[in-house]
Amino acid sequence: MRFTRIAIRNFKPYEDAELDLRDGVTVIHGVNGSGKSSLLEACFFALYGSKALAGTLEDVVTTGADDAEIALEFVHDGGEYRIERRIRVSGDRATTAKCVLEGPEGTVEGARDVRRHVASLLRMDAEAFVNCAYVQQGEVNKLINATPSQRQDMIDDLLQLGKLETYRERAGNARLGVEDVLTRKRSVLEDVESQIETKEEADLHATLNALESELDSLDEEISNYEGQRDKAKAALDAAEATLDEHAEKRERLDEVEAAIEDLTAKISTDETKRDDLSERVRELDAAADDLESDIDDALDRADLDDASDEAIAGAREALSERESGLRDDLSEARTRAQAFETQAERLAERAADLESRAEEKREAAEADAETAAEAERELESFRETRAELRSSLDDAEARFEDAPVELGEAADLLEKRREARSDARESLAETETELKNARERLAEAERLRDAGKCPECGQPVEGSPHVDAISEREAAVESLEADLDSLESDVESRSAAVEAAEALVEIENRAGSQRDKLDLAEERIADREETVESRREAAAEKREAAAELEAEAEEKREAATTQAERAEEVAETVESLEADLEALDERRDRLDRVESLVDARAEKIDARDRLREKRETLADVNRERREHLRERRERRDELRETVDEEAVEGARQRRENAAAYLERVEDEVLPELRDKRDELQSRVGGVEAELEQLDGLRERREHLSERVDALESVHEEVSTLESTYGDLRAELRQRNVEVLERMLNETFDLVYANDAYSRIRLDGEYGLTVFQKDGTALEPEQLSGGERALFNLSLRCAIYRLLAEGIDGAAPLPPLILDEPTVFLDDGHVSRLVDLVEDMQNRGVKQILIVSHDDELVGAADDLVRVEKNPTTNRSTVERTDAPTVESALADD
Ligand SMILES: Nc1ncnc2c1ncn2[C@@H]1O[C@H](COP(=O)(O)OP(=O)(O)OP(=O)(O)O)[C@@H](O)[C@H]1O
Ligand SMILES: [Zn+2]
Repeated sequence: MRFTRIAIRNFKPYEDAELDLRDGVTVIHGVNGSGKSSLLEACFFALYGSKALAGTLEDVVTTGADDAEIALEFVHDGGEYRIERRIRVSGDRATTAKCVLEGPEGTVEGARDVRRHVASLLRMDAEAFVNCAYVQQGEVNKLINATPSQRQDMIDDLLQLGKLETYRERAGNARLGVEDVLTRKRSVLEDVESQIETKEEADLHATLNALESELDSLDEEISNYEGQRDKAKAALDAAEATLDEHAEKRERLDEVEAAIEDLTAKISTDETKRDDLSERVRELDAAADDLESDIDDALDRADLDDASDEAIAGAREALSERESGLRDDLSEARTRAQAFETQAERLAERAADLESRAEEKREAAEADAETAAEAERELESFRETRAELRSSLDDAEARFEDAPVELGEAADLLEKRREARSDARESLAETETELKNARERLAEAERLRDAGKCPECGQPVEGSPHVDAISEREAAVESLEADLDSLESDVESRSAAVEAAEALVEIENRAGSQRDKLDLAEERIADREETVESRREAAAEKREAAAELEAEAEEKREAATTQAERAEEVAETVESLEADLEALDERRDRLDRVESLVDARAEKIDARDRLREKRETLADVNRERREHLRERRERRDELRETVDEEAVEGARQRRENAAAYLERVEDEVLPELRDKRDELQSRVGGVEAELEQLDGLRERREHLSERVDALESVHEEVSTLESTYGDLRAELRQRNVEVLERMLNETFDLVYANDAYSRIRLDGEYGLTVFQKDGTALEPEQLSGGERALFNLSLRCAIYRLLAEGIDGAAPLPPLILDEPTVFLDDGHVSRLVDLVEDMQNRGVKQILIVSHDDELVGAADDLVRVEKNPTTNRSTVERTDAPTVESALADD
């Protein structure tokens, strides 16, 4: 096993440090207090945790820091391992917050499991590690000062000899256990044997024989008594049988006497009943006779010769035949009556219908006549109007007799005249204009003339050649004035003519309208004349039709009356038929009466016959009873003779005696004997059980002694095993002691160059003695400090070698770690130490870690590690430096 790398944080003086560790000799150097030992402690702590500490867990965490981390990597037995721990401080307590071991077998977690795993890997716990591989600073005297037995334990543990002791102890415990069981079994065996002895001494078979013969005689006695008892029982039974027989006879006698009494009573009761029955028979006979005469009366009334069933049936049949005939007639008559009634109703309805139609016709005729009368009245008035219009027209014609035109031409005339008048008025107006112009010209001419100007052209005239013009103009005015006068009168006459024509036109117009009115009147007259004629004809026709309808209605009414009368007649027939039917019912009732009377009589006779029979039966019963009675009386007499009172008394006596004997034997003697027998039987049972127990005990003794034998052999084996383990350990130890002694002497010779000591002795109990050359023995404590240090080193190296050689291969040893081995050593011995280290290396120790500031040791190192502490921060650092060369070593010199 070799360390390959250590990394720490906040561990003691270190803040953060990492160091790869190689094979060979690594020397860690630095000034005092720089942290060298702490680096080795870190490796040890990584492996074993708090068990590796002299102090407490919080000591490993840098003062003032919260937590510390340590990671150690190592190779072991071909596998790579890594252990990581983290320690956390809270308050003034520190705890392991993380602890993990990772290796080829997997991961182990938790401080305790990791520690156990490491211990089993290295086959050494923390203490063994310190004793073997890790020589701590100042531990010089530890092994030397230890007592031989402490030393023995220490070395036995390292060599695993402790296990043999454990096995020996276990075998010892097993032996003690077997001894316990063996003791217990032996005592049980003894107990069983003493029990068997006691039982055998008691002579159980003799006791059993005595008890059995006693039991036999007792059985005999009991069966004797039982025989006697059976005889007494038989005697008792016989006496009781006699008494029972007697009692039975008595009982039977009582029964017979009771039966006799009962029979006598019954006979007399039934005789009384028979008398009653005779009386009732007589009564029924009389009633039947009465009914006979009633039947005769009923026959007379029903007109029957006899009351036989055939006669009555015949009469009933005749009645039925008659009835069915009557019912046929009746039904036919009812149908007919119904038919007549229906016809009469229909005819009456028809007559009423015709009458109402005639009435309608008459009313229509009246209406026509009225219309005709109205038209006639209008005709009269229209004729008057016509006459008036004719005379007016005559007047108008008369007015035209003196007129220039005929009637009808007045309008043309008026037209012509109005034209003529308008022509005249035009001429008048022209003339008036001409006159006006003529007068103006005249006036002009006169003004010019007065002004001396030409009246023709307006030229001033001297001497007026044209004076003539004025007179001309005056003549024109005069002629025009004359024309105007004539024209004015012409217009006047023409206006009068127009007025006359206008009057004529008016007459003519009036005559025209009157002629129209006359035409209308003529038309109306013709229309009314036509109406009068046609309405009168229509009225006459309708009256005729009404008369015809009335006649027909009269006929229908007569027919209805006839049918009603017929219906009446048929109804009478119906009534008489119904009366006949009723009469038939009455006759049937009479027949019924006959029948019911006949039935009643038959019933009476039946009842009488039944009573007679009953009476006869009673007589028979009584005859039988009398017979029984006679028999019973005979039996009674017989029984009375057989009852023997003396014999009964004897039997009673015998019964009492037997009962008394039985009571004594059954209630006292036999129970006593039986109890005694039970007791004897249980005693026999007890003895038998004891004999059985004896058999059981013998069997048990056999088992027990077998078991004891087996246990004894086990005990022997275990004892052998125990002593074997003890012997083995002693033997192995002896061998180890011899080897160890040899190695110790070799090493000590190597490191201590002093001729004073011849050899060191290690005895079987690990006692150490140093022998001087002169043969005097010294205790190791008596050596000097340096000698002790060398002795200690020698012993450690010897143990390490012993282990390495003893168990090499199975569990490669951890590195050899030496912390300040040079203290107490002078220079010469430091050289010897270097030789020892070399020797160890040569013997196959792969990795050696040494803390030292000795230059010689530094010079022998394969690897050199320097530890420094920063004086201001007080934190340590670690640094690998190359191994010093020969040159540098020379330079130092
Ligand atoms: N928990 C801690 N926190 C801080 N510093 C610590 C702690 N524990 C120890 N130290 C310091 O570490 C140093 C001890 O280191 P160590 O014993 O490894 O030194 P060394 O190099 O072996 O010295 P020497 O040569 O004297 O044996 C001391 O200075 C001590 O004050
Ligand atoms: Zn003129």
